[in-house]
Amino acid sequence: MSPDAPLAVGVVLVGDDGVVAEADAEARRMLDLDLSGVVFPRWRDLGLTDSVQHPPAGRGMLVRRDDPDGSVRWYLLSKRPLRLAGEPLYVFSLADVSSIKNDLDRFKGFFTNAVEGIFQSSPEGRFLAVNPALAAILGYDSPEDMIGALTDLRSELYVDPADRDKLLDRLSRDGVVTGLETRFYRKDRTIKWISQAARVVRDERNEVRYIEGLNIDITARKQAEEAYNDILERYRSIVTGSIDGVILCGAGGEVLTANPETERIFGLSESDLALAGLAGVISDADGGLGRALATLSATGRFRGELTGIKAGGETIPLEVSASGFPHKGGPDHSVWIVRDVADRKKAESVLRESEEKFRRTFDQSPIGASILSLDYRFLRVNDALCRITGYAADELVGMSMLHVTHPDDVAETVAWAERLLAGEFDRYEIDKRYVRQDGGTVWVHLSVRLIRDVAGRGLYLMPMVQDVTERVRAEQEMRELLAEKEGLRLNLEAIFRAIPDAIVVVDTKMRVVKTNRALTDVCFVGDILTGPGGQQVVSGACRRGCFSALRETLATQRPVIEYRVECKGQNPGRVVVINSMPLSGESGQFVGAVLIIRDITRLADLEKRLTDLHGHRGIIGKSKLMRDVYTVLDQLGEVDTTVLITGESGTGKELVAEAIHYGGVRAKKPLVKVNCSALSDELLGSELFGHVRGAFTGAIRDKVGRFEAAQGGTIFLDEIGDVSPRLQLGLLRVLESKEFERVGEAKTRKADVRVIAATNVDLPARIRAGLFRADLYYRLKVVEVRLPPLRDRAEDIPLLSEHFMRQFAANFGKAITRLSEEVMGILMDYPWPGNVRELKYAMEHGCVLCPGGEIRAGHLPRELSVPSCLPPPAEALRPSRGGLSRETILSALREARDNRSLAARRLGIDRKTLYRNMARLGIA
Ligand SMILES: Nc1ncnc2c1ncn2[C@@H]1O[C@H](COP(=O)(O)OP(=O)(O)OP(=O)(O)O)[C@@H](O)[C@H]1O
Repeated sequence: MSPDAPLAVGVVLVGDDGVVAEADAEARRMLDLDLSGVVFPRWRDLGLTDSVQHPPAGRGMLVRRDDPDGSVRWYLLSKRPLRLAGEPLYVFSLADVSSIKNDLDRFKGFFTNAVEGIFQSSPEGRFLAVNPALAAILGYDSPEDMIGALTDLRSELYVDPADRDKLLDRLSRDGVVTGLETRFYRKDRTIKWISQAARVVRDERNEVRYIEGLNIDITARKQAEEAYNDILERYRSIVTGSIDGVILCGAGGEVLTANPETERIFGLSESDLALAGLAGVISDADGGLGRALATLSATGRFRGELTGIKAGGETIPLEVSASGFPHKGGPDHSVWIVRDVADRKKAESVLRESEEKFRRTFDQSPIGASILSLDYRFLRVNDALCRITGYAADELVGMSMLHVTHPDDVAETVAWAERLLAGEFDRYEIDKRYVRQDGGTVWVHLSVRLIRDVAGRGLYLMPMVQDVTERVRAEQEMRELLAEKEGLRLNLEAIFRAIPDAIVVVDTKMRVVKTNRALTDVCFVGDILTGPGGQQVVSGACRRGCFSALRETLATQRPVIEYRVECKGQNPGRVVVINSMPLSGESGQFVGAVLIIRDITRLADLEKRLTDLHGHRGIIGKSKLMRDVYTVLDQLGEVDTTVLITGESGTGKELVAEAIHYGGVRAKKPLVKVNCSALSDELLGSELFGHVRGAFTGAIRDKVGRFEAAQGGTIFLDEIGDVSPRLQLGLLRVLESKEFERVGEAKTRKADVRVIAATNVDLPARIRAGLFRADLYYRLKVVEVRLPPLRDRAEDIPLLSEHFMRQFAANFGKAITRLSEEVMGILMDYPWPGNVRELKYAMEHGCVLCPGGEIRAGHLPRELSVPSCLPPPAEALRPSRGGLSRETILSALREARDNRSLAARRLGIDRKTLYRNMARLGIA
């Protein structure tokens, strides 16, 4: 039946008792109803499905009837009550809708089972029906669930509401829409891409009945497209930004396009490259390009190293990867990826070299080297390690490093290694012990490094091992030695502290290194050196002689032994003996000196007393002649009388004058010395008595004379024999009346002065010659002290010479200890024309030349040991009142080779007298 054919409708009248009362022909046909019999069939027995008794009034319902032949028929049944002649009846109308129902079922099958989403909506967009596929696409459990949630094509369904408006607009304009791609929200708000087709369905009156639509889920396609586009985009950026050159070639191998990196590699622009073609940039000289093309066409890909040709003709190594791909159904195109590996090749060769170097260094290193796995197994070892451990390389490889570690050192070794592996540090160094293959123990210095990969992960350990057994043994011995040394040092310290001698240790710069407690007792310098902020340089602390021994030791690096010094610093009178010894460092080098100062003041006092037995108040000599002199001197101490001291030059007259003064009552008053031969007569007068301004030419101010200066004390008039008669008178007056006047002044002054006069001339002879006043002579010579020449008292020579030797040795800071026997013999044999003064000069000379120790003959003045050098008899040369002649002085100077001291000695006069005479005679 065509869908437009009118439906067959039958009518059945059924009584209230359910028995069919009448049926039209159509109904009879439909229901195979036979009403020809006596009994009419009941309605419910007509084979229709249930509920037919009481179908809802006014509404049709679909009922089925299974025909005896097995076919099924569908009827639209409606029931209408009717009263006929008061009898209630029911009119059942039956429309045979079997064909429609079958069509509908078919549609429903399609609707239900279609994989595309289908919907039907009112013209306004209200959903009338949706199929399960659409519900599933949009994530709903069932069509009902979907319609319940989305009653119409609401904008919430469309991700872009404009799409819905577009759909409805087009539908109302065109009645149909196809291929509208839009996005729908699913129930869970995820998005689906949908391709929508819809049409407006109209009735026969051209009224819009509904809209039906087909929704196809194109999400997968869209995603694929997006992915494709994404890939395409990425491909583009990769190719453009690739660090490799990418060349796209057509089927004929012609260059279609190339990326910027290609330009950098070959130095050709894209267009030049297109002109040059592959053959222009990849060399075929070795057949490389040909092989690549053949492989590409045979297998679709090629990968290998080829030689590139740069724009300038320079060749470069290339790593090439090419693959073909079909192009629009035509012959294959190919893409060539080229990489300039020149740098890499270079780096590889450098790496190879450095690996080789490393291997050589590793194998030949004198240090035990190995590579350990992270669980401490030897992976590789060198010969040196084999030597240290006594194992062969193949024995060590695979063995745990802990196996060769001494059991006592395993825990420490593991602790260090674990900290290294934990990244606390990159290297550690320890000393530990290995147990050798033969069971012996070796000490090694171990330096372990962790080698990491580029990502910083530990790869392996690299220990370097040095056999330090000898060093460790030496250190142990050293420690023992140091302990022993410390013990000795403590002992020495104790001795150092306890020793009563002062000790000062200095370095080579004279800086104090150490002092002991006794230094403070012996020497005031101790307070400075040992006190807070003590001076560090001895020379700065005390410039006295006692440190000269230290200076000498520092200068000569030789000891100064038993050098005797009288303290002239803070402790005058203290006598010390000094020993200074050089100090050596560990390797024998000179590092300074130690000074030992022994206080021998008491001993020196005893010595002095002993010396005094051999002398008197600083006058040395124990001879009978001298002892007689001392007797007189002792007596003079008691009386304050004038004294005349006579004796040859150099016999000690001045010394005796001093002894008289200091031994007398005037000792605390001045002792004024005047050499009467040194000045002219006029000057001597003013010198002795003073003058007033203008008294004579040159007297520009008043002057106090020596008599006044010696007030209360003593005046010593040396060389009294040279005084002029006029002054002799003045002197006589002073001696007699104790009065005098200044030159040029009338005022008489009192002189409370003791007069001691001395002369080396024969005064009685001068009196006889009328040159000296006899009254003055007798006035002077109240007491005469006659000093004997040294030649007359040879027994005093050893005493005197040793006395002077000690004196000069101390002055010069030399450790001169004695006179040789030969020297002593010479001294005893010599006639000493210059008397004690000459002996004193001789000893000074000897101490100057002697470096220390013993004074030898060679240190003495030449004339003492060479008889021809002896001066002429002193008497002959002794100057007269008028002084020495010019000739005498010149010849003495000539013989003494201009040495004035020597010339003076030869002349038997002192240096001052010689100078005075030279000045008088104009000898320069
Ligand atoms: N007996 C002695 N003991 C120690 N020193 C002495 C002795 N005699 C002389 N001398 C020393 O010899 C040197 C010369 O002595 P001094 O000047 O007293 O002699 P002098 O007789 O006065 O000489 P001159 O007549 O030439 O002036 C002085 O340095 C002095 O100290």
